[in-house]
Amino acid sequence: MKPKAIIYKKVEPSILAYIQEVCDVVYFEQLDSSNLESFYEELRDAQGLFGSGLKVDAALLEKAPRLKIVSNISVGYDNLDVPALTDRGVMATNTPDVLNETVADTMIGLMLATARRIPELDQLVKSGKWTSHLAPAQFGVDMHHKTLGIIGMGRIGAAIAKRAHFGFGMNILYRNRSRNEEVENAYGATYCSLDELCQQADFICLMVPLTPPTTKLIGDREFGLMKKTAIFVNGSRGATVDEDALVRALQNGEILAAGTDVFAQEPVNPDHPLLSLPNMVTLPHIGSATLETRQAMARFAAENFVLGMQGKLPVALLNREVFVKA
Ligand SMILES: NC(=O)C1=CN([C@@H]2O[C@H](COP(=O)(O)OP(=O)(O)OC[C@H]3O[C@@H](n4cnc5c(N)ncnc54)[C@H](O)[C@@H]3O)[C@@H](O)[C@H]2O)C=CC1
Ligand SMILES: O=C(O)C(=O)CO
Repeated sequence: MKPKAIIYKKVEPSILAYIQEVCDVVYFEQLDSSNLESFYEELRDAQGLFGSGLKVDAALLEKAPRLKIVSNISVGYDNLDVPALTDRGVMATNTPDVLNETVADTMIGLMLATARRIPELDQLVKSGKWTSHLAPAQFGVDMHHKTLGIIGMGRIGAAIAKRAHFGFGMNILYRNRSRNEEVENAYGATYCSLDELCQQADFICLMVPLTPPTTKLIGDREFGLMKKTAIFVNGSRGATVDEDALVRALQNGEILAAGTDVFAQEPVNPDHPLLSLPNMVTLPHIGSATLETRQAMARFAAENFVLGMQGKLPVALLNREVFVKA
């Protein structure tokens, strides 16, 4: 008999078929209030859970006593309580690296869109209000040859640094949990404190994972340190920024403009105060959302999943130490 797996996200037929080769699959294209009870029912004897975004914590694990693996179709795994999974002997996997280039492209696009006011000026043209030459008050600011501060110089941060250095001739500052000599040598990046980065950078890009220490990492104090001409962009998770503080910083002219791909609550409430600010550019969490990259992520997550379901070590195993020892 094949082990039972739950897929709780819409996946391509080829991914479904690949997983079905080794598992009996219960397939929920999405989870909502209409099917949550039947999902919990199915969890009771499921051995694998495949999807993205579901909060998997000790309370959910209580409902899933036979679980062996949780495979996330994302690199960020702030939805997973890895210590709780580890305590229960459940493998946790994610999809690092395959999305680095795409997410870095998105962040460069977001910085340019914010600096050059692309969404606002697109609306000007489409609404028929482009009736004369633009006034200087409508001009953007340059990105090339400015100083970019990257907070979180990991896999994606480094891919952003590469583009900024070679494509835009930017000077790069960075803050990380530890120094990254590769980006210093390859892109001339300089390691500095968070405060120095906030004070000196023209563009600030946040690319950290969401953890207790990074929750509201950027708030009133940090916006207060930034240049009044600074452009701040967030590609990490919404909760790494104090959104109320961001609203205040934009309204009070503490920074020039901001862009974000992520919100503390997603999808964002249409009444959220950030959405009505003219100097705020927003995206609906599309950092990795290209056809090619989403396929690569789903494939990687499925490979991790199948290996785990077969009792083998998945490639991107977050709690590897436990299973290697065992
Ligand atoms: N907007 C989107 O669609 C996407 C968002 N993400 C987010 O980006 C995050 C980063 O992804 P990767 O680069 O693959 O992760 P990574 O683990 O390679 O890099 C994260 C870096 O942040 C640093 N860091 C952690 N805590 C820090 C702190 N308090 N201060 C400064 N630096 C700190 C780490 O040292 C590490 O180098 C993911 O965890 C996810 O939340 C990832 C992919 C797509
Ligand atoms: O992978 C992630 O962490 C995302 O946010 C979506 O790609």
